[in-house]
Amino acid sequence: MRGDFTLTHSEPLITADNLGLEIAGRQLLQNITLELQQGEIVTVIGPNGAGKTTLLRLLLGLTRPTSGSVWRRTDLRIGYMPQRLQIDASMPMSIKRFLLLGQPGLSTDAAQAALQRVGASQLSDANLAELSGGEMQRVLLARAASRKPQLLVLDEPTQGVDVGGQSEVYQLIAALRDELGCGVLLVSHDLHLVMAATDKVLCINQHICCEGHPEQVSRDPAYLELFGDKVAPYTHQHNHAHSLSGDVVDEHGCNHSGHHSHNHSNNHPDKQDERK
Ligand SMILES: Nc1ncnc2c1ncn2[C@@H]1O[C@H](COP(=O)(O)OP(=O)(O)OP(=O)(O)O)[C@@H](O)[C@H]1O
Repeated sequence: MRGDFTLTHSEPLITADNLGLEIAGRQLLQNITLELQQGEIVTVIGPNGAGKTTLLRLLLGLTRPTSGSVWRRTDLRIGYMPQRLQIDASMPMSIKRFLLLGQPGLSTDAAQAALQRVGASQLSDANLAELSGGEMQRVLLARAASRKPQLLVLDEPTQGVDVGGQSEVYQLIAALRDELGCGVLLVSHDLHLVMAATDKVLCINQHICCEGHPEQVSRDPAYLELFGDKVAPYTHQHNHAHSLSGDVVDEHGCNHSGHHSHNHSNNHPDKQDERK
């Protein structure tokens, strides 16, 4: 454990040292060493059952490791967005009540502001059990961000979000990172989107298969073995934005539909032959 030194701003928010978890003789995770800095977006990728959610739980202190150690900054304020939420449909609960639940000190105004920030203020009085998949993800993100966390932990934040809305969610996460100055740890399956929106990628399958900057990871043989060469860093810019309903909004703020031009500046290493 490293809890005995003086705090400075350059210290990581979380450090994991040779973390491992064995349950009933099965090694779910082993030798996971990582650091997450303030202002950094770290994305954990890996196939189903690789141990991604288990890793988040270890880092959050919800599960105790059987080897290695986790160190978190003292009094680290964490906003956690779980992969899924069990909702009892027979227990109606408004979104604003859900945001305040279990968050002592959070004012109604702050809850409403968080909803507004993720473009979901109109859902304030809606019933939690009746949200669509995409609406639910926004509400969970609002809840995670509502206490202005120093670390946002997001487990598959675009689950249930349609393809068009997914990149919008990642843009929102990056904007929240900038506004809050927080670190972000996220688990994702949206490889092509996430590769463009992250500072560091950790590719795991029980252990760390490879890690580093997205471009670096996408060329790593371990990554290619897991995911093939279908996905690669993909960075591009549009000369327009989309509203939450998906309409194109130009730089003057007008909505228009139909034809629109893109101004792509792509980096497609998968189209280059250097991996062959
Ligand atoms: N408490 C537990 N006891 C026993 N096995 C567990 C426990 N928690 C998780 N596992 C097992 O550990 C493995 C990793 O699970 P985990 O949910 O972390 O994977 P994941 O990478 O998040 O998967 P997915 O992409 O499908 O969400 C799975 O095989 C799961 O069954």
